Order: sequence, then structure tokens, then C-alpha cells
Amino acid sequence: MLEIISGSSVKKLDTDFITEKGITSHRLMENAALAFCDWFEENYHRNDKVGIFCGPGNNGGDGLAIARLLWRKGYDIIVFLVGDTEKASADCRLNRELLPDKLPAISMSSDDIAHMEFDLNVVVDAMLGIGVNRPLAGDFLNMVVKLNDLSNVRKVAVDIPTGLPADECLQGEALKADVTVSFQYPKFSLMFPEHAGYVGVLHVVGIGIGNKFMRQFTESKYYLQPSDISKRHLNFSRFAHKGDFGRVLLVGGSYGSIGAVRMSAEAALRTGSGLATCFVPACGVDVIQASLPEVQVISSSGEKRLCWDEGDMGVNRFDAVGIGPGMGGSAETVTFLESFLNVYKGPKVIDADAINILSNHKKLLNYLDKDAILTPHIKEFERLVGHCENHKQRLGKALEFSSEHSCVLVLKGAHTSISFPDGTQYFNSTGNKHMATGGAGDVLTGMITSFLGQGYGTKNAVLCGVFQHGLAGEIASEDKKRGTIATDIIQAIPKSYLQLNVD
Ligand SMILES: NC(=O)C1=CN([C@@H]2O[C@H](COP(=O)(O)OP(=O)(O)OC[C@H]3O[C@@H](n4cnc5c(N)ncnc54)[C@H](OP(=O)(O)O)[C@@H]3O)[C@@H](O)[C@H]2O)[C@@H](O)CC1
Ligand SMILES: Nc1ncnc2c1ncn2[C@@H]1O[C@H](COP(=O)(O)OP(=O)(O)O)[C@@H](O)[C@H]1O
Ligand SMILES: [K+]
Repeated sequence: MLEIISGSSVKKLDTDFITEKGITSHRLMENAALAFCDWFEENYHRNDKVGIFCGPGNNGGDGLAIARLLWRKGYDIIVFLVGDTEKASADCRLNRELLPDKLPAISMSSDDIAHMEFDLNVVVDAMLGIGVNRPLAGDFLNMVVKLNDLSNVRKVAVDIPTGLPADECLQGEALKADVTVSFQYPKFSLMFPEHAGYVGVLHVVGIGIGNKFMRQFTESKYYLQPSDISKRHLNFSRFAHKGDFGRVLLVGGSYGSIGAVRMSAEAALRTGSGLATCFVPACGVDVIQASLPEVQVISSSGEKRLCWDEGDMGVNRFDAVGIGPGMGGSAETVTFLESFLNVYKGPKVIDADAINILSNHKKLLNYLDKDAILTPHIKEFERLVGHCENHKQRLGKALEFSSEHSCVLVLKGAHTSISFPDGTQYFNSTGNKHMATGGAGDVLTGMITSFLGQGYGTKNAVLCGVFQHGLAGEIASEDKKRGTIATDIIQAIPKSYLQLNVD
């Protein structure tokens, strides 16, 4: 797990680390540059023409160290110095002095920037890092605009794209990177969808600051890594029977939307559930039985929509429930949901239309508790909590909602966030744009429900579910790219276990 720490704490973190380890700030910068170069070497050829754009702060210092190291490895490097070199930080100055004489380094005047012609394959952006403290203007703005206009040139940001604040939403312009290589931990703002076009693909590289040290600065925000997930999985014995792997119930569907709950059920089975049952309107029974023979079906008395009959309908015999996909929002369904939440007392995932019903009938929020996991996408979330100005505000409201209702709130999208009542917030590192396809959320519901049914605690179930769902999406899209559909993600779930070395 990587800590996500605000930019304002980093200065103290650096100073404390340097003091504790008895190293120099220059050594730490060298570590950062070495980590960047290791990543760079794996991704770019020595015949690429690389322009490294360096500012006057420590981000620029990183850039100068990177230039020296890559040049020594035989890369074709040219350095462009942007901003007031008189204001250069000590480590930036030192790395400037360490540049080999033969390595070309050009100080860029405003006039040079205006008339600059590019003959580069790769741009390395080390103009400004997390020290940015105002919107870009002048030379920085002009250079960023020029670089953003370049096509057919890969742009790699060092630590964070120039102009992007570490903890806030962007105002003005920033460098639009294809890849961001962030040091030690991902900066908070790299999680915001507003910044997707600036960050590109995110890589985090270690610079030698251990987890134990980082924990002293914790802000209870974490970026999930594969090793955090493997250890959360339960082991099942040689003698395990299907009851051990859990009985789950997937509730949803309405006329024309039966596929949603069917996909949740199949995802639950592929995640390992021993037994999966669907609870659907009568019109869905044949569809599910014919297309998914491993699943049992309970028919609601409603033909096209779920209706609650008398009694408890036997729902408490299930170890976990996923409710909402495709269920619609008719009056009967609202009553159904209320009756269900009133009767069923086990762990549950509440998704899709069930969330919309909660938004329209706020008194149902009283049924939420520590066993409830809500999985809205951004629109569903804003129906629940009201309009948000930006993602930072959404993330704050997600924590508030989770604490107020003592439930888990999963806010879906790239870097899905998972908020817990104790104020911790996790960010997912798996998944990609090819998962933006109808039904992908229904698959997630099935996966988390399955883990709950297998006996995972709420926290482990939701973290494993979200991470592995993204991993399955990555595996599914490897050879399908934008042709990936939700059922491909389901088929890839078993391989996600292989990648995590979990059987
Ligand atoms: N542990 C770590 O994380 C490590 C971090 N390291 C690296 O350090 C980086 C942070 O370095 P940093 O603090 O020196 O800040 P940085 O981003 O270079 O900019 C500061 C300069 O920019 C200026 N300035 C600000 N805004 C401006 C604007 N809009 N337009 C124009 N100028 C602006 C400001 O001057 P001002 O004008 O405000 O006086 C100042 O001169 C970090 O991102 C990472 O790359 C690694 O080396 C080692 C370990
Ligand atoms: N760009 C992306 N990167 C990573 N994951 C994504 C991306 N787009 C969508 N996803 C994931 O795909 C799922 C989509 O869910 P949702 O919007 O509820 O779809 P649906 O309602 O069609 O089932 C979510 O788990 C989300 O995190
Ligand atoms: K940068």
C-alpha cells in the first residue's frame, strides 16, 4: 500500500528522512533520478531524441540529474532550461554543475520559446513539480502550450505534470503528459478525473523512503498495490465444500434489463461463490435459466418488476446479497427494496438502481450499516449527495457519507475510491479505459458480493473486489482493446487470481 500524502507535508517528510538517514538532499534527488532512469530505459530506445525541460526548483534538479544519467547511458539528450536560473534551488544548481560539458544545455529566453522548433521524439517535463504555487504564466505557460501542441512526441512528466497542483484542482494550464512517473507515492490530484488528460498513464517509482517511515505522515489515504491484495485473500482447505465458498443472492432485473443481474451472478460464480441465486421478476426466470445453468432462480410475483410478497421470502439463508442491477425504480420496486432491506440483515452490496431509489427516498438510508457497501458511479453518487463542484469535493463527501451512515462507499471510475467510516480512503490502481462499457459495474457488484459470501470481512471483500475487477479488466482488454465488453471482464476473473498467485 502506498501512502498518499499532501504536497504541503512533503517538505517536512524530506527533511526528516534526510536527517534520520544521515544522507544529503542531493542523494535523495539522485535516488529519484535513478528510479526515473530505470523506468525510462525499459520504455525508450537510445536512438530516441530526448528533450529534457528543466525549471529552477527541485523538479528541475531531478531533470538535470536525469539528463546526466541518461546521457551517460548513451541517450541522445538535449536540456532546455526554463525560468529564472538566478532563483535555482541548491540541488538544482549542483546538478547543473554536474552536467557533462558536452551535454547541450540551452537557457530559453522568452524569444527562444516563441520561436522554438522541435525535433524530438520524447519530451521529459521537469519544469515544475509539487512546488507549483500559482497558475502558470509567462515563459512556463508559453512553453507548456507549445509542448502541448506537439503531436507524435511522447511526453513524460517527472513526478507531476508542470502546472498541476499536488492537492487541488487545476486552474489554468498544465502540461498534457502521456505518462507521469511519480516519486514514492502518487500525488492526490493525480486521482482526479479532471486531470486525466494531463496525467496520462501513471507510474509510481520508489526512491528509497520505506513504508515504515512514510506511515508517520499518514493522512489515511492509500493507493492499492498487488501485494496488499494477495494477503487479504482467504485460504480454503483441501476439504472445502461449496457451502464454504458461500451462497450469494443477486437481486435485480426488470423487463428489458435482466442481463445486468445475470452478469452479476456469473461474475460471482467466476469469483468463486459456491452457489449463486438470482432473484428476478418472473419475465427473467427463463432467460437466466437458459443462459446460466449454474445459477438458481427465485421468481418475484411481479411479471416485469420485482415485487415483495409476504413474509421474509427466505432471503436470510444467503451469506451475502448484491442488490440493484437493472431493477428500475418503479413504485413496486421501491416497496420491494424497503422490504428487502428491512428483512435481510447480512452483508450486502447496494448498486445501480437501488442507489437511485435511496437517493429519491432518503428515509431508506436508515437501513445502511457497517455491512452495507454502496457502489455508485459519479452520477449515481451526485444523485445521492447533491452536485459537487469537482472530484476533490466528491472525495470529501464520500468520506462524510460513509461516516454519517457507517457504511462503505465505493465511488467508481478510474482510480475508484473506497471510503470507510473510520475516515480512511483507498484508491485503486488497476483498470483502464476499456472498462468504460455497459455492465462493467454489474460485474463489480457480483465480485464484491462473492467475496462477502466467501466469508471475507467487509474491508477485505471490497478491496479485493475493486482491485481484482480492475485487474480482470486489464487482462480482458489486452487483446480486445476498445472492443472489450463486460462479459469479457467476467471471463478474465480467473486469470486475475493467477496474477495474484491466489488459488
Ligand atoms: N520526496 C520527494 O517527493 C522528492 C521530491 N523531489 C522533487 O522535488 C520537487 C519539488 O521541488 P520544489 O519544492 O523545489 O518545487 P518545484 O516544483 O521544483 O518548483 C518550485 C519552483 O517553482 C517556482 N514556481 C512555483 N509555481 C510557479 C509558477 N506557477 N510559475 C513559475 N514558477 C513557479 C518557485 O518559485 P517562486 O517563484 O514561487 O518563488 C520555485 O522556484 C518534486 O516535485 C520532485 O520532482 C525529488 O528531487 C526528491 C524527493
Ligand atoms: N477509465 C476507467 N479506468 C478504470 N476503470 C474504469 C474506467 N471506466 C470505467 N471503469 C470501471 O468500470 C466500472 C463501470 O461501472 P458502471 O459505470 O457502474 O457501469 P454499468 O452501470 O454499465 O455497469 C466501474 O467499476 C469503473 O471503476
Ligand atoms: K514536472
